[in-house]
Amino acid sequence: MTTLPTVFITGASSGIGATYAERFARRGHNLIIVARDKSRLEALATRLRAEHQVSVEVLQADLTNTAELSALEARLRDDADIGILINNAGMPQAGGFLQQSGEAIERQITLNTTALTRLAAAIAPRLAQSGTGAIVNIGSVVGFAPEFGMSIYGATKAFVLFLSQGLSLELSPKGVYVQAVLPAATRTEIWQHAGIDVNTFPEVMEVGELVDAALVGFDRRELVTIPPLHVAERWDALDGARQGLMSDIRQAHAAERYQQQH
Ligand SMILES: NC(=O)C1=CN([C@@H]2O[C@H](COP(=O)(O)OP(=O)(O)OC[C@H]3O[C@@H](n4cnc5c(N)ncnc54)[C@H](OP(=O)(O)O)[C@@H]3O)[C@@H](O)[C@H]2O)C=CC1
Ligand SMILES: CC(=O)[C@H](N)C(=O)O
Repeated sequence: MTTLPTVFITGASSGIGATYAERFARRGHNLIIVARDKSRLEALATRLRAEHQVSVEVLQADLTNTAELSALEARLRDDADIGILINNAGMPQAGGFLQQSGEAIERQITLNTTALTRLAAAIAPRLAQSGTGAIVNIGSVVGFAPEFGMSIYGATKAFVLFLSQGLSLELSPKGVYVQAVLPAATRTEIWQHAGIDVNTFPEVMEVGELVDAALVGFDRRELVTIPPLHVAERWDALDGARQGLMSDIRQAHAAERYQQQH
C-alpha cells in the first residue's frame, strides 16, 4: 500500500499524458487516467499495473462535455488520495484563423483553457486546506510566438502560462506547488491531428525526454519549466522585462506621447 499521492492525469491515452502516467507509475504512485478513448486507457492501465504494481483507475471523459467535466471536478474535490493533478489534455489547431469554424474555436478554447482551469479550481481548495500537493499545467512555447500562425492555440497556451503564474502566487504560500511546463515540438500524435508532418521539422524532441526533463523541473519545484530552452537566462530576462514594464505603469495620467497637442 503506497502513501504517495494519487496522480490524476488528463489526456493520458497517448503522448505526453501517457508518458507522465508511465513515469509516475514507475515512481510508485497510484494513478487516475482520463481521456475519451477507453480502450487505449485500459491497455495502458493493464500494462502499468503489471509492470509497476500500482493501482490505475480509468475514467473515460470528454473534457468539453459539461456533465462529464463536472463528474471529474467532483472526484477532484472529494477524493483525498489525489494529491497531484497533471492538466495535460489539449488539442492543436489545424489551419489558420480564417479556416476555423465557430464550433472548432469553442472546442479548442474549452479543452485547452476552460476544462484545465475548472479542474485546477476543483482540486485547489482541498490541496490548500491540506497544505500540500501539486498542479501541473501543460502549456507550449507557441504561447510565446504569435509568429507561428496558430493564433488560437497559442492564445490558449499563453493563458495556461499566465494562469499558472497567478495560481502559483496565490497557492504556493498555502503549500501547493504549481508548475507550467512549456514543450516545443515533441513527437506525439498531436501533429497528425494538426495535419502537420512532424518529420519535416529539423528538430523534434522525443516524448520520454520531454517528460523526464519536466519531472526534473517538478522535483526542483520550478514554476516555469521549458525543457527545450537551452539558455535559462532568456526566460529570466523575459519575466524581468515584464516586471519592469509593470513598474513603469502610472495610472493617474496618460503617457506623454498620448497627450493631446494644444
Ligand atoms: N506534442 C507537442 O509538440 C506539444 C504538445 N503540447 C501540449 O501537450 C499536451 C499533450 O499533447 P500531446 O501528448 O502532444 O498530444 P496527443 O494528441 O498525443 O494527446 C492528447 C491527449 O488529450 C486527449 N484529449 C484530446 N481531446 C480530449 C477531450 N475532448 N477530452 C478528453 N481528453 C482529450 C487525447 O485522448 P483522447 O483522444 O483519447 O481523448 C490524448 O490523450 C497538449 O496540451 C498539447 O497542447 C505542447 C507543446 C508541444
Ligand atoms: C500542434 C502544436 O502546435 C504543438 N502542440 C505545439 O504546441 O508546439
